[in-house]
Amino acid sequence: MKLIEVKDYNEMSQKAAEYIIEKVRNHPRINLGLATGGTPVGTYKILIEDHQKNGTSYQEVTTFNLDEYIGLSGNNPNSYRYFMNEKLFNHLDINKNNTFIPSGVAEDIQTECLRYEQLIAQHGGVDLQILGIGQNGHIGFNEPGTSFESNTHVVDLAPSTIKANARFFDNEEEVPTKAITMGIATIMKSKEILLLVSGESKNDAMHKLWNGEVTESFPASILKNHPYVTIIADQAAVAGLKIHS
Ligand SMILES: O=P(O)(O)OC[C@H]1O[C@](O)(CO)[C@@H](O)[C@@H]1O
Repeated sequence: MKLIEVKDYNEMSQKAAEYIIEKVRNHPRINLGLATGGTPVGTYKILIEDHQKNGTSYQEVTTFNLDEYIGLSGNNPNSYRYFMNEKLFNHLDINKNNTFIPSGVAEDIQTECLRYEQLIAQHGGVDLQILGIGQNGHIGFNEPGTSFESNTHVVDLAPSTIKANARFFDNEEEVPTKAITMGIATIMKSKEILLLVSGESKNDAMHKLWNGEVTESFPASILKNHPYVTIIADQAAVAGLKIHS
């Protein structure tokens, strides 16, 4: 894993956006894996600004999102489909038919999991996956204890994740308790991974990721086994970390 340390959230967003823009410019037909949550929002903003100012085009880009809440349709402002449309897709020249997110309201959720997994494979896999990390080490919605062999699947959200994500809802009771997520094996099949980490609340997770063992009780630890991971993390997230040990 390569670690790029930056000052703060803004610098992380800037660096991450530059990284993605370069890839998109060099590979206009790239398959991007995208994440939701608070972490990538600043990055998405800069991608939009760059598209408007410099004309970076997403016409041929395909995207696959990591996850979606079960029970929320794309019209629901708390769904990840809505989030992605608002925060990114509506402001780019991307063809929305090429933006894929698991459906949280599919009649048969197990079939939807299979379909999503196959869809990614049929497109040749994800070239660059953007990831955030949960305070408990989750990636996508893969909570501690998830098998490293898992493909796209249904998860029960950990109470701590529900609490952390309640800030996006009117109250905690409204946060769905289940989600559909790319599995750990799905994520690991990405050719390249860009992990974004910002803030003191992620400091503990960053320490466990950097210094801890590879274990299913800390899902992000599997990234150590991936050949091509870049982490962009800010000072608050890496404080106390011995980077050059
Ligand atoms: O970026 P945040 O809001 O801290 O969330 C971290 C991670 O948690 C999730 O939002 C899932 O809870 C992921 O999509 C995200 O990468």
